[in-house]
Amino acid sequence: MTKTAVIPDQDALKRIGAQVRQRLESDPEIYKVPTDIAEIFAVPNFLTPEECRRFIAMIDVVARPSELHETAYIEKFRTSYSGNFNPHDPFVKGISRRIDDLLGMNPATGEAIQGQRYLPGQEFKPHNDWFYTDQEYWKMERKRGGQRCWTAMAFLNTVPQGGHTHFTHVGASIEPKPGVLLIWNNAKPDGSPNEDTMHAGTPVIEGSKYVLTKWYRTRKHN
Ligand SMILES: O=C(O)CCC(=O)C(=O)O
Ligand SMILES: [Fe+2]
Repeated sequence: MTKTAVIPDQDALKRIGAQVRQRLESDPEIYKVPTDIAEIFAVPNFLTPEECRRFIAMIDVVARPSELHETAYIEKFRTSYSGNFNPHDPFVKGISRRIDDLLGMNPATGEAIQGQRYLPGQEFKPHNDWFYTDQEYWKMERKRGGQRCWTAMAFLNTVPQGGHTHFTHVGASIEPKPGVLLIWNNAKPDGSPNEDTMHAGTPVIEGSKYVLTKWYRTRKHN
């Protein structure tokens, strides 16, 4: 049997990709990683030092061993601790809204902000943030907002050694700098999944690493 070439949510990924790209590219404060194979942006000083400190304290409360969909082979794949913040907390709501506004995304499409902590030796091996639509979990995610389009991830602290965000295909290894927000499009301009967004949280060698991540869906997330 031949496989159909239908890519779930392709039109929406293409449309949202273009909208957000245009918005970020027109902002002189936003830096674009110079590569033709993926759309990766960095926003310096997106969070204040005080906001970073507040999130770090909150992560220490909510962090539990991280979970992934592909539970069968995740052993040692994502060894960080992570957790979701209370989405009704006014502070969390305010920051969440600021990320929505920066990207121009409909707040209803955003997942809850997730906090993550890596201690020495902990890492997140190379992966893509989009869902593999041939997997069992997709049946559920398809109804919960569909494919992930953009990712926004903020560094909350300085890591003395290790803990970079390494885009393995692009060849960019980004060193954590507190308050910097990284944003990338998980799809290509044509709305198909972009394999070249493959990235890893490299092992922390010294110190600890705190980040927060917000993923956006193509449709209302629930
Ligand atoms: O910690 C990092 O640098 C990467 C985190 C990440 O890829 C994710 O949370 O999806
Ligand atoms: Fe990721």
